[in-house]
Amino acid sequence: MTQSTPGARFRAALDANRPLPVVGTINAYSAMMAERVGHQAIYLSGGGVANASFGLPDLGMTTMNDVVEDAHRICGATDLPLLVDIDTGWGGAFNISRTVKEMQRAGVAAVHLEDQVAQKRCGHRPNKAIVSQQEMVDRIKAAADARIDPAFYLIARTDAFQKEGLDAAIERANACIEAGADAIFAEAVHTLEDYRAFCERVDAPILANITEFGATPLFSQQELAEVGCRIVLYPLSAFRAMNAAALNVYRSILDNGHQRDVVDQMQTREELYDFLNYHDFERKLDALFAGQDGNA
Ligand SMILES: C[C@](O)(C(=O)O)[C@H](CC(=O)O)C(=O)O
Ligand SMILES: [Mg+2]
Repeated sequence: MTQSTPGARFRAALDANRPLPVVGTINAYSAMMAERVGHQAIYLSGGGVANASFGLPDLGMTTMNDVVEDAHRICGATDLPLLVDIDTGWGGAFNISRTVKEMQRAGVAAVHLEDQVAQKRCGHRPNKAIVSQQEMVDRIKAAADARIDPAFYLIARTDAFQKEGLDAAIERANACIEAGADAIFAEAVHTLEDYRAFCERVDAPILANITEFGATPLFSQQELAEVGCRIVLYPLSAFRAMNAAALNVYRSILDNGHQRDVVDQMQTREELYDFLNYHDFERKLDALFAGQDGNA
């Protein structure tokens, strides 16, 4: 275990990378793989918790406890700083405060809190509704005030671009920074020029959500860095790929009566054990129980 706090590790990763890529890790094992290949920050998607852990759409149907539980499991498996999607914070000021504290107790480094109404939608769907700027500012104040660790990183997400346009979204973003947010998640903007406007007119890091099949083209990190974006999020990329792979396996077993056609698409037992440090555990077991019946 490293000595620094999760929030401090997130800030260090942000300082060291321009931009910082943050990849979605749907569970603890995914987080371990992301860490092993060299990622420096990871993400737990709200949509991902709803879809993967509950088989539900991303429509505000999961609770704080649902997301804290998944976050806690991931934090237990990696030292990487975890950014968590806390949707609308699940209630009023006291609820938001509790959410932010519980996330810190779970080992989370950073959260993003959004300005949609409680019955929220995915940010890339039509007909989103947002709360007033004042209500969003109050949400951010409650979250900022709930920092246990002063380095805990608070990102304000605004979904205002879709309905109110660029200027209103930027005004909101600035109000959120003034209220204590560290950075802005500019949701579902369409062009690099939109990102440039956010970066130039908001004095805080801007996060670009480069989610697939949404409203934002798949800009590269280089393109986003050139207009000033500091964090690039890939919330569900690995999850989508895992789902397609799993579906292929289910179909192949059903169609063929065996799995031989898809074995070459699978991670091997050896690779799995390597990511899990399985053999270290086994050696410890052998050392601890050497000489005892059944374990020696
Ligand atoms: C980032 C997001 O909030 C999430 O829950 O992962 C989603 C991602 C998606 O639906 O592709 C969002 O952008 O609303
Ligand atoms: Mg979400």
